[in-house]
Amino acid sequence: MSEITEERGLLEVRNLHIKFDISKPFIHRLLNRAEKTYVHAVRGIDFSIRRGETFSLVGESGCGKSTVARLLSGLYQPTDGDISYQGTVLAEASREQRQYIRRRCQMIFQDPFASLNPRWKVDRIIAEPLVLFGMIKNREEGRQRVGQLLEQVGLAASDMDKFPHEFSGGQRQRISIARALAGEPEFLICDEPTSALDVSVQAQVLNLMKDLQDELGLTYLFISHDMSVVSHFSDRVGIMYLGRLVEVGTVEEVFNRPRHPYTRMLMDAIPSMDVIHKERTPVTGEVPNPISPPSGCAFHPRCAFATDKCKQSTPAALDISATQQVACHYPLSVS
Ligand SMILES: Nc1ncnc2c1ncn2[C@@H]1O[C@H](COP(=O)(O)OP(=O)(O)OP(=O)(O)O)[C@@H](O)[C@H]1O
Repeated sequence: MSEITEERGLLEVRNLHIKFDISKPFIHRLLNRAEKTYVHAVRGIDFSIRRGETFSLVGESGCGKSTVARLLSGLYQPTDGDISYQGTVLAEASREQRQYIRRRCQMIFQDPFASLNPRWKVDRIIAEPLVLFGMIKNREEGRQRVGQLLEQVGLAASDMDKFPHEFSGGQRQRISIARALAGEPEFLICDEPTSALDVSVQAQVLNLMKDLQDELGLTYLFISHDMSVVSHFSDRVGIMYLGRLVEVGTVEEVFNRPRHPYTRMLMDAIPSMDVIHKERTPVTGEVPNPISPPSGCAFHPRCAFATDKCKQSTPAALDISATQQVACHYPLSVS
């Protein structure tokens, strides 16, 4: 996608790539004369996220959403491309800058059962980043701050002396959020933060996240496969397909006036959107294998409008408006 902000974003991603080497061991390859095998998980994406907004990434399973989250949080190193935070390119950041960015960018994972150490009391779980970033002088100060953080996420300060297994799923996700807030972050990467929770609890956790955003001026990258959650929670949306962004726009643009056939297909799959799109886009098939993505536009094997041009050349991002871009040779017209 081309530059989408009129101002520099808090976070900027340029031509981001990552491929995972899933080759068999060297000796095995030597005997079989096989080449190395890569999964092309992210294949050149660009986007900016402005301070205070919620930018969501959506797309079918395996399109690379979680890999983008892990690249942004530093868990993976890109094969190519840049990630800049407040104008600092991560790969060129000094030790101090890295430490600052690590504190200011935090990640909330999908599964609060797996992301909290079951052998630690809540006190220690939440205090760990406070100690790591040198934000407390002694244990007493730590307990006081942990109590404040627990209350900020709707739990009781006295909960700090319990173990994670003593809490429900929703409460555990609140503990994860308190832990993420400990370093006083400004940017939270939320990878399916509510999809492991019961529907009734999901809304409570999303409301908490929204309140915290207003209160603390947080910026969110939000990853979800639930389009109704995305439409309520986001300002802008990026649609991913097989490691690429195929459309970016405001929620209003992407949900009401999708211009990429793939976005339209996702919207048509939401029952309540039938009213808006009277004619469904006939698309069939499955997501191709990211080990050998199709040539040209990766969506062409499933697209009813594909021509030879779509098979041969990768479409560049086209500006539809100041906020909406689509990477398609034949963008849909708006009815
Ligand atoms: N560490 C890894 N090693 C090899 N392949 C990987 C690795 N991590 C992700 N992949 C592959 O990269 C592709 C993108 O995966 P990713 O988890 O980012 O997709 P996703 O859109 O988040 O899917 P989901 O919604 O199912 O979580 C998939 O084909 C996945 O199998």
